[in-house]
Amino acid sequence: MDGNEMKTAGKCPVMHGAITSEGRSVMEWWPNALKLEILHQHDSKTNPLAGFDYREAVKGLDVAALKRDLAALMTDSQDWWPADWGHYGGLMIRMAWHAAGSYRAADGRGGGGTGNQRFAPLNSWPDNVSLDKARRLLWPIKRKYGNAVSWADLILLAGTVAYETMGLKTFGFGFGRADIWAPEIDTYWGAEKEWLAPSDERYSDVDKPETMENPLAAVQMGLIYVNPEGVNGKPDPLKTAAQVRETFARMGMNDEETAALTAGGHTVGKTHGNGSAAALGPDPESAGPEMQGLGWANPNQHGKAANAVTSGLEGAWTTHPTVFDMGFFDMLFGHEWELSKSPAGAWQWEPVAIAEEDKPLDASDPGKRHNPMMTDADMAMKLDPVYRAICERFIADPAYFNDTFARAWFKLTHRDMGPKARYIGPEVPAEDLIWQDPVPQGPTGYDVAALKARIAASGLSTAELVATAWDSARTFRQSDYRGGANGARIRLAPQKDWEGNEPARLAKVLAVLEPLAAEAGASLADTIVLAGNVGVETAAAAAGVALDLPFSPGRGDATGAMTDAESFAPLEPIHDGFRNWLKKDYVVAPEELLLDRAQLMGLSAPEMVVLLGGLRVIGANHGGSAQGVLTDRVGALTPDFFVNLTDMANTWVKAGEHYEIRDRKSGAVKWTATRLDLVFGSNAILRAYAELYAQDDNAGKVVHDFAAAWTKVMEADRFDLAR
Ligand code: HEM
Repeated sequence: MDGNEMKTAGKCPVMHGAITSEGRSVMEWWPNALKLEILHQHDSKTNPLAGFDYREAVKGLDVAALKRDLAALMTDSQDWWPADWGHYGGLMIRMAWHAAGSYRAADGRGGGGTGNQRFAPLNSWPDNVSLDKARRLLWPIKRKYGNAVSWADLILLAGTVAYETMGLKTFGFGFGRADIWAPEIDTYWGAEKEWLAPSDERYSDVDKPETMENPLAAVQMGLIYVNPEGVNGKPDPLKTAAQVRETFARMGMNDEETAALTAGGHTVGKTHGNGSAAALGPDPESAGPEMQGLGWANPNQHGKAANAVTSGLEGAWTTHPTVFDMGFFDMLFGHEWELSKSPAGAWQWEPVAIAEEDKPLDASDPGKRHNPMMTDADMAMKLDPVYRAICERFIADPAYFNDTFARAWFKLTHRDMGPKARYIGPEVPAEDLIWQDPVPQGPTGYDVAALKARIAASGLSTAELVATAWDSARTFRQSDYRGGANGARIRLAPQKDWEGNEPARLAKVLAVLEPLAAEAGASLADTIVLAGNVGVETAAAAAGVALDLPFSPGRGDATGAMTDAESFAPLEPIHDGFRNWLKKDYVVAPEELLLDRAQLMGLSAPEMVVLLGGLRVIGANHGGSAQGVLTDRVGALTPDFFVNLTDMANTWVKAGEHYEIRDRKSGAVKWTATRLDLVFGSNAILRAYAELYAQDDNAGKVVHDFAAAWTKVMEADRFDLAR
């Protein structure tokens, strides 16, 4: 079919009926409809390796051989994409940094943990120009090692080995990142419809970096962090410094780590802008099939590294860009800098005066030298007083700089892997790091049944037991494996004081459970989960079903010293649809927030539905109020929520902030409900599940499915178990 045929094809009366391309979704007519597919990404149908356990397979990887092959690749320049100075290190490091650097602490999404850089939008981001070549350079190695190493691990390892070949002593490497096979559809990258739309669209005030829309951590659509030319492309290192500080903080990096990363990153490699960016072909996602997944074809390159155009800035930062040394500081602090324009027309800084021998060599012609350059973000390291003081400390103590950088690089590339127990391989560092949220192994040999009996006799209500366990486990997010019941951090600051944890109720329950845990020789973390299980089993018994929930002991209790309290702030729930609670000042629709939370918890849509309906009837609502409980048998794990919601004997009437469910004939108010409750009867998909659970033949299914989903939530963060 040629282009003309394609244009007229829409009028053809036959041969259509499938919606097979993005942008033709029939659901676009209802842009506010809930996107429940976010719960069902990466399922077995898209995974050609269904049943394959990568985390097991990678244990058989010959790491030394792979690292040797990667090291050899660094200096094996290919004609189709020649290496600058014969070394691919800079390119590989930028690829790894842009993979890991899309992580944002607010929701734990992004990051290098899934190999998502292979797919849109990241494979085609303006900031990721030329990284298609970096990944393609790795293909022969990926092909050779096959399933024993994932793309996600390989991309980050390539950056790490690149540093090692350039002289950095790295801090270690952990394997274990399984690949996805399709882009994530739950990650919000911004609302802009245009690449590199002005920053103003995501800030309420672009001069106040903290006003950037959450959970975003980049200043413009299509960038990893900040604009290298300055805020909205206008050079001003102090303004850029403020944006660098905020964007890196949103990745969980402090000022020292930020300065180390920027300096260490730009100690090697170069920027590319030796020609017009307008000449580049389309990005990989929109390029023609003859491009075979590559994009940004450069008609002027003719196999010459020196003609590459990537960011549009042009030049190296240091005199020896293939060596990890102190060259970045020597250059930045050893010269005065002035604004200049690259051949591609981008703003950059160049030295006012520099000795010829201090200039870096041309990337492909050793007979020529060029001025070095700095981005506006590099200049920020010199002109911002806080970054400057940190750099001066690095300059005075190069070993300290090496160590700080190596640790920051390790954190960058491992941040979304979760606890250290998830790292695999011979190069896992022994040291515990605070950002890994360490938790000691807890006891396993105690008498579980006896402890459960003591909890059951403790006088705590079913709702108190269930709510406390739920609150302790619900912080878990599969996006970066943070949070969860393990560690019992619910008893520590800041969690114990979060409004959503009802501090008074929590303190009361903990005061009862703590001595029981001590007496039994169990951790408090285990005891809290067991208490929840006791509550659920009691609620099932009240509905006439005997339940014995599975439980694996061994959670540990973290201490305050093992907890970076500040870093837990993003885990604070602003909503918990399951417990019918929403922070008052929050504006997004509660059903959207619920869906987002369910995705982070790793729940499927039916699991989400049955958990919500079950928690409502158990009465574990926020504040223990009966509001929104569609049952007159509070505390029993019945299908009442679903039955009463879908009962045609009722009408549903908005009454102020809430809804009333009234008897259709008498008009008497039977129950009150929240908007979220009613969504479970009004959204077509959720209603389909609600009706299933309301069917006469499915009362037992409610208990069974609730129990399974509950156990999944309670056990989600058990990293010490084989999984
Ligand atoms: C502060 C924010 C940062 C900005 C604005 C920034 C900007 C840039 C730009 C514009 C380029 C040129 C890309 C090209 O034209 O090829 C570049 C290259 C590079 N960046 Fe950064 N960067 C930042 C942070 C980092 C960090 C944290 C690292 C790693 C730890 C890093 C590592 C690199 C490397 C190795 C290259 C060289 C790529 C090559 O040689 O092909 N950058 N950066």
